[in-house]
Amino acid sequence: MVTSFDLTGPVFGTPGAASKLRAVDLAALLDRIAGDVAPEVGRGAVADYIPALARIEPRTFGMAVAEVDGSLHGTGDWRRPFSVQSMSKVFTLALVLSRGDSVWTRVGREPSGDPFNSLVQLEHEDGIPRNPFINAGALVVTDELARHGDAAGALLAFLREESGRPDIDVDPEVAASEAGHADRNRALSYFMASYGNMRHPVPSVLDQYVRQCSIAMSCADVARSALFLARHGIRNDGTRLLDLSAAKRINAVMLTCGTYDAAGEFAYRVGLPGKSGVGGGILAIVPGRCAVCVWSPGLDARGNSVAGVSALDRFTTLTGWSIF
Ligand SMILES: NC(=O)CC[C@H](N)C(=O)O
Repeated sequence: MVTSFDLTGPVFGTPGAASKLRAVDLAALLDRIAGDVAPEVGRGAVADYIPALARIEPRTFGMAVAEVDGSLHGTGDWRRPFSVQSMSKVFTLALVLSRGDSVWTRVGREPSGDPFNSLVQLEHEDGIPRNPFINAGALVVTDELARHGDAAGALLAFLREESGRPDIDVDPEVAASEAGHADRNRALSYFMASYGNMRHPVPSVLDQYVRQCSIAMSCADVARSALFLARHGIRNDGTRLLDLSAAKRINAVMLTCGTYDAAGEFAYRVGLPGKSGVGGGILAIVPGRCAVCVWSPGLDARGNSVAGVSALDRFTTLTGWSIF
């Protein structure tokens, strides 16, 4: 049983001590975090530029931790599916990099400091997006993945295998809603096409991108599916998806770019590689130890879950499990 919650500082002491945590400790810790952040659940605003997302009940909270040995813990609505949105960008980047690193000629690796759907830098930088986690960069990644077939289909197949849930799918209502309100992403895509940075026709890339964002998964599913990043590239079946460097680099880009123009604040508060989505989910990786997914739909002005960031802040504070 956990008896040390009242200690000042990291509950479980040093990271070395933390690795001896028993399953019951982690489950109790997550329950405690849910209690701690309860006043913040429902704060912020749900995304409304995709109408189907605006209908989500904002007062929900779930959090799951998948450990590298496969054990899974959660609290709240951790088994309830929600729209993964931009968390999908981590997985499409991983799938592209598993086939080689040519995508880096088409997209950069610097934080943008601008909103996730901003157009302004693209003209100054000749149609090369700053990084793969803003919309422009993710559209390029989807276009690159589409060289090998339907990108959203490849992503779904991967997520089903990693999560062990063959029923994971695109939410058709969210996909239709997003497809009907995709003018910004359409503009980004055509603008990049004008610089020769789109290989496939824009409507086809947009369709695949929208379906990838509209996949519905629970916190448990997302955390399990992302374990390869905590395992330095090794999938749940023991095979290798990425080499050590590629896994390290995805984590690095998550840290510097995964929460858009709030990446500095996220590193300051949480201290982990993270990737948010406007569905209210945030995926965070503790390399060598676990993958964490938290979900609460109320977003701050930058598009990151208010209660989600707080919960991850509490998580790294209480466990000492930060990369810093
Ligand atoms: N930050 C996000 O989650 C944005 C994803 C959303 N599908 C979009 O393209 O705008």
